[in-house]
Amino acid sequence: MIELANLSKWVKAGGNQTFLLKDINLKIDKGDFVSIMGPSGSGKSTLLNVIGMLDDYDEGQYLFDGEDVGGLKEKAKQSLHKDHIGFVFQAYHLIDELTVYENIETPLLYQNMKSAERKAIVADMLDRFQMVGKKDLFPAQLSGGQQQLVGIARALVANPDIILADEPTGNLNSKQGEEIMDIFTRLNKEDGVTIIQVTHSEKNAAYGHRIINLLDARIEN
Ligand SMILES: Nc1ncnc2c1ncn2[C@@H]1O[C@H](COP(=O)(O)OP(=O)(O)OP(=O)(O)O)[C@@H](O)[C@H]1O
Repeated sequence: MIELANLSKWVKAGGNQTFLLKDINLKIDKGDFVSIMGPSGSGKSTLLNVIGMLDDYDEGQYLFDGEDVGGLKEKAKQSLHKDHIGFVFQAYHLIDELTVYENIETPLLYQNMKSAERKAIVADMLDRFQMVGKKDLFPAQLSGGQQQLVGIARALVANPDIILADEPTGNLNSKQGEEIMDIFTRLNKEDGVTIIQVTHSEKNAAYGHRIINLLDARIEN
């Protein structure tokens, strides 16, 4: 499903070339659950953003379902992203001015969908995450754990087959963190959703099937 071959990304400043990713070779199959670990600055978020097609790369190849991502126009990339990928961020990235309901609904507004269908899907998400009673609240009125549940509900609402999560439990206490990891485990086992998470926590990394260690822009293992 995801295949990176000799992929590199760099920045140039004052004649110096700094690698953000160097010679990355990585295969991730449908239904996999992968944890990306490594010290701060080792390139974890960059790798996740490249996989999520939010960032470009400079060399090598990225095949997504056999399609060469490097050869795609921006619009085609956006549409691949929209159809397949749900992103979960450490800082939630919810829209402050929108209610819980509206935040979850946002990705569906970019799809050709009738309003009644949209309502049914959002209602189902609210139900699934036990947030029905909170649907008219704004993000600032929720705890961090609840905000992250909204972030996950928003990532799932368009029915992606891949979840990319950048330190999804980074701002949460350990009980809230476990809840998020349990949700990922269920999504992976029961719905076959592919999960790729960046984490600093050994405990959370162990929820995955395998761990990829980054060090200085390279994969170590
Ligand atoms: N656009 C950019 N221009 C220059 N340097 C960048 C750019 N983006 C990232 N970097 C640098 O690349 C390195 C890798 O960044 P990245 O955010 O991927 O690390 P990380 O492993 O996710 O770190 P953390 O655990 O602290 O989030 C860092 O040293 C960062 O400063």
